Amino acid sequence: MTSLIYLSDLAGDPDLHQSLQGGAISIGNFDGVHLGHRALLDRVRQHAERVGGKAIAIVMDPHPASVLRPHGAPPKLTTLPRRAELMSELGIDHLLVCEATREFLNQTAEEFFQRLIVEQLSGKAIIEGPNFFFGRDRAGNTTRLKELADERQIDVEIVVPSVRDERLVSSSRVREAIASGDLPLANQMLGSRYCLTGTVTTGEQRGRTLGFPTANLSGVETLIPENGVYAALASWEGTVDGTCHPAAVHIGPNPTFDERQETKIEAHLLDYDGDLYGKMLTLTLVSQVRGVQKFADASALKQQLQIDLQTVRETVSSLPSQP
Ligand SMILES: Cc1cc2nc3c(=O)[nH]c(=O)nc-3n(C[C@H](O)[C@H](O)[C@H](O)COP(=O)(O)O)c2cc1C
Ligand SMILES: Nc1ncnc2c1ncn2[C@@H]1O[C@H](COP(=O)(O)OP(=O)(O)O)[C@@H](O)[C@H]1O
Repeated sequence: MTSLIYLSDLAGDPDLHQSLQGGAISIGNFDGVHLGHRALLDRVRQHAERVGGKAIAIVMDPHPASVLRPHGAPPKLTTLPRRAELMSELGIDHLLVCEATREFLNQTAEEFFQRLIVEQLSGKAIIEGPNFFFGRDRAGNTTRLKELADERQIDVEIVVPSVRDERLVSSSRVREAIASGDLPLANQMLGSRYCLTGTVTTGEQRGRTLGFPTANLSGVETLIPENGVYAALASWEGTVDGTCHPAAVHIGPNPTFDERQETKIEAHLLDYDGDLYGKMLTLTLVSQVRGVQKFADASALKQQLQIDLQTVRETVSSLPSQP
């Protein structure tokens, strides 16, 4: 398991602080933990084995852009715990979070390198992509990184970025794909399936009267795909053996009932009957089934829902383990 650690907590835990010394490090945002991040983190793990230290990914939180510019940060693809979960599969030992205060972000490239990499972590190897910048005004680049590291006998590897359709894989490309409802493309660039997690709250209690109860998700912290109906897998804490239920997910308003304003995220779980209120539900999105429509009445909507459920069942039954 990748442990999620705050830099500020290391002072109170000398043993943990000690165990982080002399590792292989990568600094980034790692939002989504996409294919490019995966290739880079794989090298971090290999360098950690070579130098006999921990594999450490470092992120800044909140996103520096949101500290430096109001509304500057893009919507997140992954929460920090989800990033740590995805990094576990890649053999990363620690996800270290630096609080992105103005003071922290105001450090020069040299101060940042000296304090964090040298003094706090005694890093032995640093692994980055070619578009890595660090320090105030993003003044430090990979050339400067190599100079600073050379002076202290720290190894540096610059990893070749991952490409898809002759373009770099990036968190912003994944965001574009999700925002336009293209989950298969997003999932391929992620190397895992995109998830929405939230708490099940009460809705209009109309679903059960239609014969299709829907768990309504609130408190979702990550990017919400464009309005539509999606095939998904639903799971929650306490799901037996991590079993997932196929689910038909509706994202958007309910125009059939003249609710045109509110964007809801609701899921009807196939082959399930139980109480989900208050649970943290995760919807792993597979593909879009159709757009949101206004139906003439509840019975026309119900007819369409039968068709949607069949589509979801077929989509989910033939799903490979990787996207
Ligand atoms: C798979 C699925 C597809 C749906 N598609 C539509 C739709 O196209 N148009 C619409 O007005 N409502 C749609 N709904 C939403 C229903 O209107 C909604 O589930 C119902 O109003 C229950 O709301 P409640 O959970 O607040 O009780 C869909 C729901 C599901 C589960
Ligand atoms: N197959 C199912 N899929 C989704 N929710 C279900 C299912 N079976 C039972 N439920 C329960 O029913 C609730 C949804 O019923 P619904 O009438 O749509 O009420 P609400 O409007 O409060 O969401 C869910 O929150 C969950 O507790």
